[in-house]
Amino acid sequence: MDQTRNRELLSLTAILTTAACGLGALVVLVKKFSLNQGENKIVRARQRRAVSLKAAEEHPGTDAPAILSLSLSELTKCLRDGSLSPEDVFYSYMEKTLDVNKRLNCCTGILLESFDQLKTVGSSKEGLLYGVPISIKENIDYKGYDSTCGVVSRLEQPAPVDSVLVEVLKRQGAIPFVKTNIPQSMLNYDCGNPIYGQTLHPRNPQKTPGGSSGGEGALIATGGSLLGCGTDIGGSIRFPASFCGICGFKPTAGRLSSKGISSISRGQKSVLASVGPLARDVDSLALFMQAVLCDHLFSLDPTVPPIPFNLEIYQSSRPLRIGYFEDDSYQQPSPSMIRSLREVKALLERAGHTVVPFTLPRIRYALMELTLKGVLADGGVTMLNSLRCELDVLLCPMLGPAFKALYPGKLTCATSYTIIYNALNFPAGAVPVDTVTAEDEEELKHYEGKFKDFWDRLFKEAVSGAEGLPTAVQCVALPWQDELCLRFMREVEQLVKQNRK
Ligand SMILES: CCCCCC/C=C\CCCCCCCC(=O)NCCO
Repeated sequence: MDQTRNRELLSLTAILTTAACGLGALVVLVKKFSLNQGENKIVRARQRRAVSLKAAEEHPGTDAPAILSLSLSELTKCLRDGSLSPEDVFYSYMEKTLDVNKRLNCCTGILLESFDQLKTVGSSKEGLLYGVPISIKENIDYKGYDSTCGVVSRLEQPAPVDSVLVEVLKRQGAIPFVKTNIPQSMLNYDCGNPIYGQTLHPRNPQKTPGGSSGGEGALIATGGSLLGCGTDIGGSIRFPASFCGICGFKPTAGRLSSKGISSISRGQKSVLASVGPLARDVDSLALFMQAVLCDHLFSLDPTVPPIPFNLEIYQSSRPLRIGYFEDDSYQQPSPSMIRSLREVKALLERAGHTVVPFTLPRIRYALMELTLKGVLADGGVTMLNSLRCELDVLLCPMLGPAFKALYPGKLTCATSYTIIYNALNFPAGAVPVDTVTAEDEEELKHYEGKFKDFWDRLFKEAVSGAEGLPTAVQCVALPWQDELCLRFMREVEQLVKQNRK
């Protein structure tokens, strides 16, 4: 009896072992299969990109250097008066983009339909961006192309239609021609992912161009595009602008349509993402806003408040009352961040503005409890009330200079200077000021940080070795005062330029 039971037990064990082994083998097989599937998808995505880059090489020659040197406002004038054709402009930028991409790996694919749009763009002659080639971040839907957010599982799900923004840009005569690279998931301010690889900083391959709109930063800073479109939930428009030395504007969330713009996380109700422009100068950012804030946008997306761009506010030269702080009491700024800020403060005072010291109220609580946990429990009322102190705008430090590649993913704490304005939903933009000097680098050697901990040491490492790389400041306004924020940015830009002459 005992023997039988033993035998039964043994055979049951054998059956269970066989089943377990079989199951194990099946799991390994399924895992291998899905891994292979992922790898195959990456191979196919890279092939699609290579094919699009190759196909775009076929085009007539142009007087590229002359065209590429024009600012957006000069270019739109030439396109409107017919002294330049959309073809000349398009091919010049296409050639430059293909060239820059070989060096920096900033593009995820050429939008080949742009060649077809070029043939019919004459019908949008009245558009504010008639004939202007425009680059778009990878997560912005363009019919027929993936918006992966840098994540393999989202490959091979092409957008069924254009995002509202792309549709409006096309109606205004702009020609979206290239999608640009991002970090995996986009919740990072580096610029690499397993599908398309790492984008390099235009001036230093050891550094990141920033992110998540990093492909835009690298492409625009090197002249491959003169206007681009990014997204920002913690600084993703402002970081690449600051790291690459261009301008970037994060509008009030909700001012522009986010229909057809992909994000990796859903249901974010407290810290809101914004879509907005990056460009070489502030006037280009303003033209983008003016172009897209039109009836066509308001009818395609009725959730967007129908408020057209207010040119009067943008062009006003009324003296401003500017709040100013050097340090957010959370992350000690790098020496070049403070130096740039002080320079701009002095220029603004000399230009007749009133600059008053301002302290961000309860910043640690706001960052840790409200921003990190993603819930502005009081709807931001406390913060907003503290900021209602008769100020027009705020002048703040902008994170920089460019971090060493792969450091941003380890330094979420350094987003404090930007993410706070996402949590508050204030419009904010980055404006280039200067470049890092040998003295800044020398001063950095004595940087200890607020907490003198591992993160402070990492920050010091991240920003070191940046002599000659761009520095920037951040300009901020209250919610929905996007035009005022841009006006302030333009003033800073002009004062800095005049000062350099
Ligand atoms: C210092 C306070 C930390 C706040 C908590 C931050 C939680 C997550 C932050 C992720 C890092 C954000 C980097 C920028 C990401 C971005 O703007 N992406 C754009 C997506 O459209």
